Amino acid sequence: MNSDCNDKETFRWKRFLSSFRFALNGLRIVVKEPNFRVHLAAASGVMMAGVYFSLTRVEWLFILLMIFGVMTLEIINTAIEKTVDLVTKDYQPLAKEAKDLAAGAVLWFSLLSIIVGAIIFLPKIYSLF
Ligand SMILES: Nc1ncnc2c1ncn2[C@@H]1O[C@H](COP(=O)(O)OP(=O)(O)OP(=O)(O)O)[C@@H](O)[C@H]1O
Repeated sequence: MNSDCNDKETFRWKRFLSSFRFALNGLRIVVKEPNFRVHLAAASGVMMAGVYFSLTRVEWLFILLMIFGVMTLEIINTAIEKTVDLVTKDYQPLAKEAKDLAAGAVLWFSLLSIIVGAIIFLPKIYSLF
C-alpha cells in the first residue's frame, strides 16, 4: 500500500518534470524564430536603457510586464502558425484569418508596450538636453 503511494508520487513528479522539459523545448523552438530574435534584441536594448536611466522599481515592473507580455504573445502566435500549417498547406481564407489574428494580437500588445516605453523613457531622454 505504502509503496503504491510512493509509486504514484514518483509518477506524478516524473510527469511534472516531463511537462517542464516539454515547455523548455517550446522555448528552444521559439528562440530560433527570426521574429522572436527581434523581440529579444529589442528587449535587451530597452533593459540597457533602463539600467542607464536607473529606472525605479515600478518602472521596471511595467517594462518587464511589457517585455514578457509581447514575448508570451509571440510564442502563442508561433504555436498558432504551426497549428495552421499542420492543418492545411493550401490557401484557405480561414487559415489566413487565424494567422493574421494571432499576429494582430502581438502587434496590439506591442502598441501598448511602445506607449508605456514612451511614457517612461521620453521624459528621461528630454532631461538629457
Ligand atoms: N494556408 C494559408 N492560407 C491562407 N493564407 C495564408 C496561409 N498561410 C499563410 N497565409 C498568409 O500569409 C501570411 C504569411 O504567412 P507565414 O506562414 O509566412 O507567417 P507570418 O505571418 O509571415 O509569420 P512568420 O514570419 O513569423 O512565419 C500570413 O500572415 C497569412 O496572411
